[in-house]
Amino acid sequence: MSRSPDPHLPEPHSIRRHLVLIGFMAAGKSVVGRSYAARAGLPFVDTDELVVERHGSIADLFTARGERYFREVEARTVAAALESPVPAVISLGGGAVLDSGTQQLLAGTTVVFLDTDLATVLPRISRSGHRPMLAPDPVRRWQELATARRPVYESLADITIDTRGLTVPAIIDRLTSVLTKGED
Ligand SMILES: Nc1ncnc2c1ncn2[C@@H]1O[C@H](COP(=O)(O)OP(=O)(O)OP(=O)(O)O)[C@@H](O)[C@H]1O
Ligand SMILES: O=C(O)C1=C[C@@H](O)[C@@H](O)[C@H](O)C1
Ligand SMILES: [Mg+2]
Repeated sequence: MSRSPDPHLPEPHSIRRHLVLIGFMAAGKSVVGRSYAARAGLPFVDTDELVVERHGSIADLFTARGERYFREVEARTVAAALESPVPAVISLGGGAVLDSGTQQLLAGTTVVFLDTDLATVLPRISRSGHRPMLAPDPVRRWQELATARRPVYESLADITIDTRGLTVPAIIDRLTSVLTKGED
């Protein structure tokens, strides 16, 4: 399928390796990844979306089969995306990087950690019925998961973008600037 870059946005550029977006729930991995890919004229993959296409909603999968099964499905889905030879922008689910196999595969990619904080994501997660990991208290659970996962995100990141206070286009500008200066 041919992909045309958005004509309203600056020049697209190519990537040699997958560009993988990681980070906390509701940090913007999906929305930023999709927009960045459109701007750069690159293929886009959202691994949560692939899981949903193949298995139905993540919330239903958690209810029917439990988190362990979801993580197995997620790890297989992520591995298939990361093993694809065509460089793509790939947005992962928030917990995908906890899998050791996924961590190894990420070594051959450019990993972008979209950093954020509770105040920023609060309006996004307050009514988070579709995120089972945040039940039953989204704010408390987000904080617990963020504290536990921050070191993992930081250790895997080639590029970290502090997204606090930034619009999606501003985040994309920042990422484009880092990548085109060859700082990846
Ligand atoms: N910088 C931003 N400014 C304003 N809204 C944003 C920003 N980033 C994300 N959002 C909004 O926050 C919500 C969550 O974003 P998104 O789904 O991209 O997060 P995610 O990191 O992919 O989360 P998950 O881990 O659940 O997949 C969406 O409604 C999105 O439009
Ligand atoms: O952070 C997590 O553990 C999750 C994040 C979402 O992207 C989904 O992958 C799922 O809801 C689990
Ligand atoms: Mg997402």
